[in-house]
Amino acid sequence: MSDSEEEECSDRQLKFVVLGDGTSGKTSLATRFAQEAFGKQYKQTIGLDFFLKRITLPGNVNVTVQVWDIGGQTIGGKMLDKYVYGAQAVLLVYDITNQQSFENLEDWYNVVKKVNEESETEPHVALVGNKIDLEHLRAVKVDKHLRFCQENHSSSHFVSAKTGDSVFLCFQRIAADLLDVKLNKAEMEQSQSVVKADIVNYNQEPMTRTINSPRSSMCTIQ
Ligand SMILES: Nc1nc2c(ncn2[C@@H]2O[C@H](COP(=O)(O)OP(=O)(O)OP(=O)(O)O)[C@@H](O)[C@H]2O)c(=O)[nH]1
Repeated sequence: MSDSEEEECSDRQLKFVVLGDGTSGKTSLATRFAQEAFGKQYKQTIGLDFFLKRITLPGNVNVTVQVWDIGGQTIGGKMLDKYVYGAQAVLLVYDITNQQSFENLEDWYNVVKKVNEESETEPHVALVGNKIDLEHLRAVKVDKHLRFCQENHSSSHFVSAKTGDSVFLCFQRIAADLLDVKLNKAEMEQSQSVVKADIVNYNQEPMTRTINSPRSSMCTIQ
């Protein structure tokens, strides 16, 4: 097989960095996307977690998405610039029930801007409002969210890592945009699948099961 043929067959790799305050749901989002799982228990990310997921975009375009899930406490730390460096996409995640998590995105975004100051290509910036299953507790107005997107030329996403609502669509839309793949309406609707919440039986062992998908993997760097 020639080099160019080999290149065509091999997957495109995209680096997605997920930023935002602690407890906004970054790990949950990454886990929902890469492993189709959700854990109710909060476990703080120290440093970063790393996930890989292979997806196929329309036209049989295979993409391996690297998801760099950055701990909320890394803001102001020495390593953050290094984690953000070279990202093709940055997901700025906030919790729609937590006003402060939205306000603080400015600090996260400033890090992204600083890292890319000298770079020729800008990453795709996506604003992600998480926890839409808690719409009744919404503290951040949709208008504010949309204004941020307009002012910063970012794409706009509302998701629930808990139910799975629009999570795959969010990652798929960003990857498609980066690779210039057009998604039609049917493809967008298809990936909107809502995953029903678990029924928990408290008499049984807590659910610590890991779903081992052959198409995804994860490791933790501390
Ligand atoms: N209701 C609801 N809860 C969520 C959702 N996403 C995450 N959570 C919960 O919010 C808490 C924090 O979620 P994490 O994914 O650990 O948050 P994080 O942003 O990774 O936090 P750090 O590791 O501190 O940066 C956990 O208890 C999750 O179960 C969601 O979509 N809906």
